[in-house]
Amino acid sequence: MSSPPLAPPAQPDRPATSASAAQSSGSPTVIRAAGVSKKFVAYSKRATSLKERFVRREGASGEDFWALRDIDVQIGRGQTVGLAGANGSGKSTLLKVLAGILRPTSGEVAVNGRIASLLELGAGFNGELSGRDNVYLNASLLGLSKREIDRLFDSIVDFAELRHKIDDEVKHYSSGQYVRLGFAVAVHVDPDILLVDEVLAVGDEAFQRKCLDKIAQFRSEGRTILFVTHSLDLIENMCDRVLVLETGNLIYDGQPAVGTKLLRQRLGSLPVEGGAVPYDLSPVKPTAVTFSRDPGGAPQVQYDPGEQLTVSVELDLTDHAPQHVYLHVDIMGQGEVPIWMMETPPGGISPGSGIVAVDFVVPRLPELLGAFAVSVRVSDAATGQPVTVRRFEDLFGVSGPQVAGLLRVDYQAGLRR
Ligand SMILES: Nc1ncnc2c1ncn2[C@@H]1O[C@H](COP(=O)(O)OP(=O)(O)OP(=O)(O)O)[C@@H](O)[C@H]1O
Repeated sequence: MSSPPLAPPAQPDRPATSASAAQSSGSPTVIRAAGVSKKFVAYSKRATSLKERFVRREGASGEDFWALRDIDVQIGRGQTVGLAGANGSGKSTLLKVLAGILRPTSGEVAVNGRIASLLELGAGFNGELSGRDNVYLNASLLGLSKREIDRLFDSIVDFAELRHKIDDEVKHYSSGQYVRLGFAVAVHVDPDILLVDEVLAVGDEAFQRKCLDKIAQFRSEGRTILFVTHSLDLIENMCDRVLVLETGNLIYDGQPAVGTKLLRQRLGSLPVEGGAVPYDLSPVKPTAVTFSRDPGGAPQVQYDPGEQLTVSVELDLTDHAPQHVYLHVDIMGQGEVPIWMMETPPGGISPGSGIVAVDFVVPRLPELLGAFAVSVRVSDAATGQPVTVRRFEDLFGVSGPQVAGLLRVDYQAGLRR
């Protein structure tokens, strides 16, 4: 791993964008990932024979698969950070890249401090060796001398509650016993930074409690902790910050309560209107509406019937925005009654990234009376999936010739007896 000088840490608090990152928490950065991507080669079908495996290695017939895409993250000293996301979203891969176990395909990782990691079941253990030998092997890989390990050995074994098994070969351990020993070593090597994968879920409840207490102790000692978990409650209770991954993209970096809410919505366990995400968390944020006579013209809020009106919807598109979006605009009257609607053409628009405005031009306003607001819906034009909705408070007015009612309708009055 390269170690360029570390910049001030980030403590972002908003959906991640490639420019995300840099709100300073004041504490020095201990981990920095800049533009980190990781590509694997994915085979649609498992190799079923030795020959097939051999041919694959020669012929590179797999497809490239990006497990991480352009991740920018800075972790400040003393932060407890949760990594969350659906299965396969890239959490473990990110942890391994940060630990220096996997090399990123592109981008850079810099770490400042001693890292201890408990990454996946048995990682770093040699099944043919006894628990005792593995403790020595693991701890020395983490930088401890033999004398230091001699001093810590009993405490490690007691923490793991494996004294009766310590001279058995590790291949005969249960998965829970593996994890106990791995965690015991990791927390005894006095790390500045602790990286823990979901492995805690393997231990029994009592051991999980013990691990969580240890993590809490580390946290109070100002050490830096990153852990992967599917328990969103744990993130809300133990973390200062959450990173939410989705198909290799960092889609949120910030407050645990906001990140877990976003993830629950993404996983479908927390419904939002039409399955969309709140606009402030969305990869496409409708940020403003303006009213003017001509596109890009001076803002104007009062109109006469028959005049031209342009409703401009400003969108802030992150790098994670769908390529084609579809915009649906409802003009809302009093009592939230939709008066008319406007849409982008079938197939949507391809607005690129950054801030853009979409103009809806109404050449002749109908004969209306009243004040009107705008509600915007964004969906992914390729899939039809709702992305976000936003009801704006901004109003424009139309003053028709009528004195009451919404609409002027031609009529004749007659008398009959
Ligand atoms: N060595 C590898 N070779 C090919 N693909 C891999 C490799 N390691 C991981 N992947 C793929 O990369 C993607 C991300 O995997 P990763 O283990 O990081 O996800 P995760 O978020 O930790 O998932 P889970 O919650 O299921 O543990 C997955 O689609 C996985 O199949």
